[in-house]
Formats: sequence, C-alpha cells, structure tokens
Amino acid sequence: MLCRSFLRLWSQTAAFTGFSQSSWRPRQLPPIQQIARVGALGARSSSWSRRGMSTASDLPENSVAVLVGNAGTASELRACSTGGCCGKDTPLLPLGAVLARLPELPLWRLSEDQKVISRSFVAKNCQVAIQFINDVSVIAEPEGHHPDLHLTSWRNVQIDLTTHAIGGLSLPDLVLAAKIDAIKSKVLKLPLLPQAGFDEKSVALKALPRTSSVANLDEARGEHFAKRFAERFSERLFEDGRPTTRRGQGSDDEDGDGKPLQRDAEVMILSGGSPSRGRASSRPGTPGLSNTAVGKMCAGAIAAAFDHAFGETSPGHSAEVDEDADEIEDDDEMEGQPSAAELALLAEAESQEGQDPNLSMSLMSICVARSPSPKKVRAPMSPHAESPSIIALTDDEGEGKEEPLWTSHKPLPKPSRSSRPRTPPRSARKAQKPVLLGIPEPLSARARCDSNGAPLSARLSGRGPRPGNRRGMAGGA
Ligand SMILES: C[C@H](O)[C@H](O)[C@H]1CNC2=NC(N)=NC(=O)C2=N1
Repeated sequence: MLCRSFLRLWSQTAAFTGFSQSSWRPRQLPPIQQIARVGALGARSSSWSRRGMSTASDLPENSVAVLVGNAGTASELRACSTGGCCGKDTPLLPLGAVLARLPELPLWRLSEDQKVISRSFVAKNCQVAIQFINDVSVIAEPEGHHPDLHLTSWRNVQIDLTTHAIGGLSLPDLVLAAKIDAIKSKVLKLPLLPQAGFDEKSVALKALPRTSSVANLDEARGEHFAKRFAERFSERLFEDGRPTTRRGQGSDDEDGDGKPLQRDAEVMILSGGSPSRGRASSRPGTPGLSNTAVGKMCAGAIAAAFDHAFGETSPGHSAEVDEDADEIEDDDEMEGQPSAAELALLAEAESQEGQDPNLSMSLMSICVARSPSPKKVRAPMSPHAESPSIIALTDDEGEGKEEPLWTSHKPLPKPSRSSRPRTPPRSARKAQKPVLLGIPEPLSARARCDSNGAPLSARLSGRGPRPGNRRGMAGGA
C-alpha cells in the first residue's frame, strides 16, 4: 500500500519534473529498498518545498512539540523539540517517513523489525565512551525522550532509539538521533558496523538485524551466576571491586579475626584459585572492565565454583578467567605455583580422598589451581558443610602427642581406633611416597598454602612441617 502510494507520488512528481520513468527504472529491488529509494528522494521534500515544490507533510499530527520545516533534513530534525511529547499518545511514524529521513542520519541503522534505529561505535577508551554517554544524557533529559545505552568491552558504545510507550519509532526518535549525531566527541573510532551510506545509484538503505540488548550469553551467564552466588553464599562478593571480608550469610567467624573463614575460600575460587595469581576479578559492571569480560570471568569462575562444588565437571576444572582483563592485585598475593611434586601429593591425597564422598573438599585442593578435587563433595563454602580443611602434621604425629595445628571448624565424629589408618613406623616411611596421614579434621579455611604447600600461618609461626618436608603435609579431605 505504502509502496504503491509512494510510487504513485513519485510518478506524478517525475512527470511534473520531466524526470521520466524511462530514465529511472529501479532494478528489481525488494520492496523495502524500492520504498527506501523513493523515500530517500522524498527526504529532500523540504528542499523541494524550498524550490517551490509542495509535498504534503508525511508526518502525523502532534509528533513533536516544536516542528521545524518538515523535519526532513538533519538540521531541521535538530531544530525540532520533542518537549516531553513522548508517551502513549505519541503517534507512530509511518515507515516511509522513517526511510525518507534515514539518509539524513547515515550513522544509524534500522532494525529488522523496523522499530528501532541504532548507532554503534568504538570509542578511543572507556573514559571517552562514558563521556559520550553522559553527553547523550544531557540531550535526552530535556527532550523527555531517552535512548537505550550499551557499553561493552569497556569502549564499545551502542545507542538504540525507539519509543517504548508505543513500541515503535516516532519522530522524537529521529530528532534525538540527529541531536546525538551533533555531539562533538573527542575521538571516536570507526563505527562498529560499516557505514550505511545512501547509495544514489541503487539501494538506499538495507534494514539491518537489530542487535540484541544483552551483549552475549557470557554476560547473561555472568550476571546469572554472580546473582546466584551472591544470594547463596554472601550478600556481596566485592566492595569497590575488591573481595569483601564482610560476614556472609551463615558463615562462621571461628578465629575471631572478624573475617568469615569461608570467604577466603570463595574468593580463592572466584579468582581462579591459583595462589600464584591470588587476584580477585573486579565486580561485574566496573567501568574499567567491560561487562562482557567480567561476565566471562564471573561465568567461568562461578560456574567452576558450582561445578567444582557439585561435581558436575571433571575434578580440577579450573575457572576460566579472562587473561587480559584488568585484575586487582590482592594483598594476599600468594607465592609460586604448586610444584609437580605438590600436585603429585595432591593427586595421591585425592585418590584416597575420593573414597569417601561425604568428606568436605580440602583447602589445599582449592588453593592449588587445577588441582584434582574430590568429586561429589558438598558446596565447600556452604555454611552447612564442614569448612574446607587442610592438615599440617608434624613428624611426630606417630606418637600422637601433637595436637592438630588448626582448631576443628566442626567436630567430626571421632573415628574408631581400628578404622584409623596407622602411620607406618618412621623406618618404613622413608621408603614410601608421601602418604595421607591421619583422618582429616575439618579445619579453618583461613589456612593458605605457600608454594611448598605448607599453610602460610603455620610456616610464619614456626610450627607445622618444615618447608620442603613432604611427609608432614597432607591435603586432608
Ligand atoms: C513520562 C515520560 O516522559 C515517558 O515515560 C517517556 C520517558 N522517556 C521515554 N523514552 C523512550 N525512548 N520511550 C518512551 O516511551 C519514553 N517515555
């Protein structure tokens, strides 16, 4: 219908201007492009009106508060004012009227559903991107008409314009687009998408697929996991981008230092659990990081935490953390990667640990990234499970005199003497590989492992196994 009326208008105009049909015969173009072609030529209707050509306005009544000319050019659009005329009474703009004006807005693209126009670009850096977004808000607020604004990968900006109240495009959208194009930004890189210039010779504009508002699955996944994690284990994992030590729901503060014991284990997992990196990723949405990047970090780290805790993936599944995303140096930076012997020790411990699925995961298996972890363990950070535990036993454990270094987080049932594996006599032990000594007691999650696998605090206090002494150390379950 629209196409026919435009073509009729066009043929009347062409007859009048002597621009005969024969000189302009559109190649067999799909309907939208024919309309676009005719419409785009119609965009000059206001200049035609200046040449004494009169064309009826293609705009519905009461489209904007202040209408300049026929709002047919970018400058006329910029001179218009929505003036708060934006709500359920705002008239939809006919598609032809939209297409007639899009050539005046070459940086904008029409969505496939023809309800949104979008503009995307890569800014010089995050600051320029956010400055531009702020400049847009300065324009939008007085107009009473607001774009959807997306910042991804810290500097990719996408602006979507549509009139939500009527579910489509209205003249305020085009007015705001023209005003946004007038923002002088310091340095904009090329638009993300190729420029859709108006091609005089053939097709005017192609309707391009509308970009989804959620940048990508990782972002949604990151937000989803971050939310689930925060709900389940703590109100907030981060404060100002740094891991919080605030009390989480239900986590106990056993050693009275005001810090919940389990929090560290959570942060260790979230940051990929690697002592050598010891860093926490910053909070989703931190300006310095793109949501996508953080989404990836959150998705990877938190998914790993859940999988790890609930055994959905193979043991040792380590969190994917976006390598080149900014990371926050954690003052608990740990030293050194675990040695091969350490990992062997862990594998040894693991093989024995895995026999009893009810045992909580050992902190050692959390401390050492990519360490094999017992399958089907309960959520290590859950307030209801025994805390992750690690056993540091001195050499004279055999005599049974030495108290375990760490107070029990939650008393486990005392194993019967018979079920307790006897430590082989020292002489026999020399020949053996490091073995798991004693039944693990749930211990404070506070213990951290250094590159020798000894809990740092034990090492610092001069107790616990001597560095390099493998026998005294077991990744307890
Ligand atoms: C009351 C207020 O003016 C209306 O809700 C406005 C606000 N800004 C708006 N902006 C956009 N893009 N669409 C709307 O429908 C809309 N409505």
